[in-house]
Amino acid sequence: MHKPDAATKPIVWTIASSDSGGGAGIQADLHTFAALDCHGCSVIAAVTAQNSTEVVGYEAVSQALFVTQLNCLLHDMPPQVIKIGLIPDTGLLEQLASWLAQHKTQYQFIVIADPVLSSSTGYNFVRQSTLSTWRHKLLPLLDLITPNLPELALLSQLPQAEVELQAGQLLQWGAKAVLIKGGHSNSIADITDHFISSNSSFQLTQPRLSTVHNHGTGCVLSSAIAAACAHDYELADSIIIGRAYLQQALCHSYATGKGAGSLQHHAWPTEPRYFSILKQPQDTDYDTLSFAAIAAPIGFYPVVDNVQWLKRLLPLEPDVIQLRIKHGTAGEVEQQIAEAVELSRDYQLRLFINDHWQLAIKYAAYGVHLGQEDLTTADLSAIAAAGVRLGISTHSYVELLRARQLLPSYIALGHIFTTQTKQMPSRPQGLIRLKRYAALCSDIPTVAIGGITTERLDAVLQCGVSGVAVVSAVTAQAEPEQAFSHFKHRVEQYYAHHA
Ligand SMILES: Cc1ncc(COP(=O)(O)OP(=O)(O)O)c(N)n1
Ligand SMILES: Cc1ncsc1CCOP(=O)(O)O
Repeated sequence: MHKPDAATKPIVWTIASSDSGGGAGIQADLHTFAALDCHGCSVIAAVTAQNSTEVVGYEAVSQALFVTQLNCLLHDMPPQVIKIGLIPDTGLLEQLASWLAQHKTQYQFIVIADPVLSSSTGYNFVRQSTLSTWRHKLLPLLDLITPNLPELALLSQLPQAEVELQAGQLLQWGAKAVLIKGGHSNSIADITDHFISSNSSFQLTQPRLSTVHNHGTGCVLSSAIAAACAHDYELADSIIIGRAYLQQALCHSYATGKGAGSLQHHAWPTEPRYFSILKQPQDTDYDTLSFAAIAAPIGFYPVVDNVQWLKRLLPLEPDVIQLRIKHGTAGEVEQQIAEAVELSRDYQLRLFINDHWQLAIKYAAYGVHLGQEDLTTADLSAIAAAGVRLGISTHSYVELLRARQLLPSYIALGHIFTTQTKQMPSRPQGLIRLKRYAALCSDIPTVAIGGITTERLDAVLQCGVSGVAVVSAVTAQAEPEQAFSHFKHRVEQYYAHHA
C-alpha cells in the first residue's frame, strides 16, 4: 500500500454520486473524510436532483468521463482506500469492476462499498442487471460491503433467510467481509450491526437515537470506516471508529428542509457514549462484575520480573509495582508471589501480580494484571469476589471496548513505542492513538506501557493517562535506583500540577 509521509494526509476516494441536498452521497463522503483528517478525492458517477423529501431525477456521467476521472487521479493521487457509493448505471458499474480488477493488486488499495440500491425516500436506483454486476463482478473486489437489511436481502437473493446465511452468500461470491447495518430492524431501543468475515464475527450495539434527521447515514458510516482504514487501523477497529463517528454525527444532526435533515460532522469520536457495546463469540456473559477500585491514581508503575527486584526497590518507597514472573517452576513462582505479597503489606505497596490470578487470590494480592488471552480462561467472577483489583492489557479499539465492558480497576494501553522487553504481535500504537484511547477511558484509570523512556515521559503523560508502566527504563539501567527515583519524581510532579 502507498504510505503517506508525515507532511501529507491519507488519500481516500469516493466513487459515488452527487446529492444536490448536500446530506448524502459525494458531499457527505467528503465532509467525513475531512473531519477524520483524510484528503478526499471524488469520482462522480451521477448527478442526482434531490432534496430532503424526494429524489426528483438523476443522470449518469458518460463511461468515458467516469474512467477519465479514475485514471487521472490514479497516477497522481493514488488512494489508500476507495469508498464506493451510489453507481446508478450498470455500464458504469461494469467499468468500475474492470478498472478495480486491473489496478487493485498493483496499488493495494482497500475497497469498501456501501451498496446504495434505493434512496431513503423510496427512489429505486437499480435494475436486475445492476444487481447481477454487484454480485458477480464487484463483490470479489471488495474488502468490505456495508448493506442494510433490505439491500442484503436483494443482493443475496435470500429474502427470507437469517442474516448470517445472507451474508455467507456474499462471502461466497467473493466479498472479504460484510457489515450488516441493523437500522431497518424492528428493535426500538437499540440498533445492532453484525460483522461477518470468513474468520471472524462480532456485533456492535448502540442506542437507537430518536432523530428524524438521518439522511446520509449509510454514506457517512462507510466513509468513516474508509477514513479510519486509511489511517492504518485494522478493519474491525475502523468499523468501531466509523460507528462511533456516525453516532456522534447523529446525536448532533439538524433539520435542513421539510424532510430528513443532515448529520453534523465533528472530529474523531472520543466520548464513551458514542461507542458501541461489542460482542464477540469468545466473550463470556458475566452478570455485572464489580472490581475493587484503585485507592489513589496509579502514577509511576514499575514492572519487575522477580522478587529480588522488588526487595531492591522497596526502600525507594514505590506506590505501585507489578510482579511479572515469566520463568521458574510452579513452586518457585508461588514462593515468590507469597513472599512479594507479604512484603507489599509491610511496605504498603500496591502489588499487582501478572497472569497468576489464582495465586493473587490465594495470597490476597492488591491486584492482578491479565492479558486479552487470559480473559477467556481466568475466572473473573472469582477475582471480583475476592476484592482483587483487575488490570487488563489492550492494544486496539476492539480490545479496549472488550476491556471497558468488564469495568476493570484499570486498563493498560500498549505498546506505545517499540519495546525490546517483549515480542509484540501488534505494531506500536504511538501517541496519537494513545491520546484517543485515553480519552475513551475518561471514566477508568489508564496506564501506558511499552518503550517509555525519560525522554518520552512528558509526551506520554500529556496524552491523559493516569499511570506510566516501565520495565527496561528501570531494570535495564546502569543505575536502576537512580532511574526509579527520577521517574517517580517526574511522574509525581506532573500529576501534582495536572490533577
Ligand atoms: C501495566 C501492564 N500493561 C501490559 C502488560 C502486558 O500484560 P500481558 O498482555 O498479560 O502480557 P505479559 O505481561 O503476560 O507478557 C503488563 N504486564 N502490565
Ligand atoms: C509487558 C509489556 N506489555 C506491553 S509492552 C511490554 C513491555 C514493556 O517494557 P519496556 O518498558 O521495557 O518497553
